[in-house]
Amino acid sequence: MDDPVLELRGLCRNFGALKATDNVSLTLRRGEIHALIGPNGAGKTTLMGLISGRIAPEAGSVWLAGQNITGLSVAQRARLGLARSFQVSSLIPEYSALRNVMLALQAKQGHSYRFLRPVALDRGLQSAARDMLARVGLVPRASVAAAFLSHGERRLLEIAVALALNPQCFLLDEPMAGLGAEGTARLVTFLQELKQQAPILLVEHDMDAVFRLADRISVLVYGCVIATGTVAEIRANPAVRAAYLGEEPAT
Ligand SMILES: Nc1ncnc2c1ncn2[C@@H]1O[C@H](COP(=O)(O)OP(=O)(O)OP(=O)(O)O)[C@@H](O)[C@H]1O
Repeated sequence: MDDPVLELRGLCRNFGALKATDNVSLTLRRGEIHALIGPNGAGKTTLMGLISGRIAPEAGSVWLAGQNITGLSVAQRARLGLARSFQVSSLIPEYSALRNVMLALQAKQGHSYRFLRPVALDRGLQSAARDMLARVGLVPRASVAAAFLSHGERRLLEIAVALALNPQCFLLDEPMAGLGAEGTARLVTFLQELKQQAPILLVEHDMDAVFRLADRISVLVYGCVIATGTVAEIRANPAVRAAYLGEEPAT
């Protein structure tokens, strides 16, 4: 089997006496969506922070495509292809959808975000950015400022921006939050396609979406992974049912 694209080995992070991440190891393989679920306070956000580089671990390591990235900054990890999406801050609200993607493409080519060539004149960049918008179905909204897009459209634009970085993998933190039923259904379809380009580590509270999307699920409880498996395995796992799905073990 292929080496994992992303691998966590024995990650630990405490906040005072609290073990927010307790010896977590998991892998993200090519072509898969691996969902991370768990009750509130289980440590999902902390784990995503450890992977993206926002939080430093006390022990353990993070590997991207075989490279130990544990000591690298958020920006260095992003340049290596670790795309963390759904941070609204990644968009410039007053710029059009097209220009937001063009900026990301330009940044990927090594230019500063702040000192731009007249991007509007760069036809190669424009057509590449249009391709990214087409992937997420936003071409009709290309000239609309990010601030005036709907919530769901902004989520899609953030994916287009992440795509522009040609990532090795995606970290998606609650992408369905705030999307209605229709928006969620569209995003589910899109993520199924996106995982072929780069695997996705998904934190999501919408269990229906998780059960539809995930190739594998890891369940976090009190900072520990208590189970990893397919949807069917996780649904049938007595420890998961007791600890997370709120069911008493069968007697
Ligand atoms: N900066 C911090 N300082 C102190 N405690 C923290 C900090 N960040 C998180 N925690 C604690 O660590 C534990 C894990 O929190 P985390 O936010 O990672 O959980 P979560 O699974 O993402 O929760 P939710 O589903 O509610 O977002 C919680 O008990 C939380 O209170």
